[in-house]
Amino acid sequence: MDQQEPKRTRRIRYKGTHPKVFHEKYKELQPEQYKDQVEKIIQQGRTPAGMHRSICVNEIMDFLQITPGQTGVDATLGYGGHSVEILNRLLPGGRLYAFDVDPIELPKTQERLLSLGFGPDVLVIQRMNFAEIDQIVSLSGPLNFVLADLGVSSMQIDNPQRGFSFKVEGPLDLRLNPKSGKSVADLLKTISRAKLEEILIENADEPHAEPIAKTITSTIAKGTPITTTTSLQEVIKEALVFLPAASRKEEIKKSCQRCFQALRIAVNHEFTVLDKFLDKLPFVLAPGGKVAILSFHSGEDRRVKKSFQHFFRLGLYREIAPDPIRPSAEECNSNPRAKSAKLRWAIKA
Ligand SMILES: C[S@@+](CC[C@H](N)C(=O)[O-])C[C@H]1O[C@@H](n2cnc3c(N)ncnc32)[C@H](O)[C@@H]1O
Repeated sequence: MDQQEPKRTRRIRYKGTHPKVFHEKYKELQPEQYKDQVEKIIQQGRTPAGMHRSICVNEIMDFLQITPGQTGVDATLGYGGHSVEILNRLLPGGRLYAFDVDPIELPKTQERLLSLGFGPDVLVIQRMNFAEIDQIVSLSGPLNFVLADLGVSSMQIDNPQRGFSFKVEGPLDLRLNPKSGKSVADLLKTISRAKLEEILIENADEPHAEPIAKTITSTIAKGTPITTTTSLQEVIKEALVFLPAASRKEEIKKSCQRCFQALRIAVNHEFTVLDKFLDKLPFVLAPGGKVAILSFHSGEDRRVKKSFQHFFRLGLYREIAPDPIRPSAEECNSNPRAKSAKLRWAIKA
């Protein structure tokens, strides 16, 4: 046998006709090789594993009106879908700076974009928090545009090892950068009942914050650790046994969604970093420079709206979105993850 020949690996087998578990979805995880299957999944209104479908692309591009030679920032690179649209418009001559905090997905996106021909001469990728956007200006100069598509990507949600979804078993992590800070499991180990209740209310308006915080903290105090997504889901279920049987299942699902979101926001300090980013924006944009922010949570949208209004009153923005732009019904049908999106924009004076 030729020593150089790569070792053949056996195809992953799954029960039935469709793979259900993330690591079995090997076709979706190799979209270049299995283009047709991936296209079929998108047509069914689903997002293939390991991929993210960019939201409000047309609305964002219509507003930004990017032209060749411009310089801007994609503050949340993710899968790079928005970045590719931007790059196709700013070349020749322009340059895009793109950030993400995720050390797991960022190298994959970087490699994919490089294979599409976007090298460091036109696309400068930095693993950094957008709260530090001002640091890039010494390199880039004043920016013609900034885009931020807040929250998490489908790749992060779908990977059970990241712990973002209560629907699949995985470690209770939920950090965008698992190499830094505290996981949710670690946060829960030492948190007080009052603090936990505050997080659930402040970050996600959880109506059952009191019984949930009480059950979580007493479970841990009794010596039962909560270290996996499904163990947290079980504890939330236990906390809500008092709900009427007819609506309990649906209420538990909504509470799980809100609690996971609240805890994710907490461990990633999402509101704090968004506030820092918003405060810096008017000072990194060139005159006439544009910013577009896509948010998926009322707490985020409120912050974006307040900041835009504040700097508009101060005369630093010459125009701001009167109302948020929503994705079309067609987009929401084809990609249910778009449903909660709100797009706001501002133009530097
Ligand atoms: C919704 S996804 C972006 C998807 C992207 N627009 C696309 O088209 O593929 C959000 C991304 O922002 C990143 N992110 C969230 N907060 C961040 C922050 N404070 N600084 C930098 N990146 C952040 C997440 O890790 C995630 O990859």
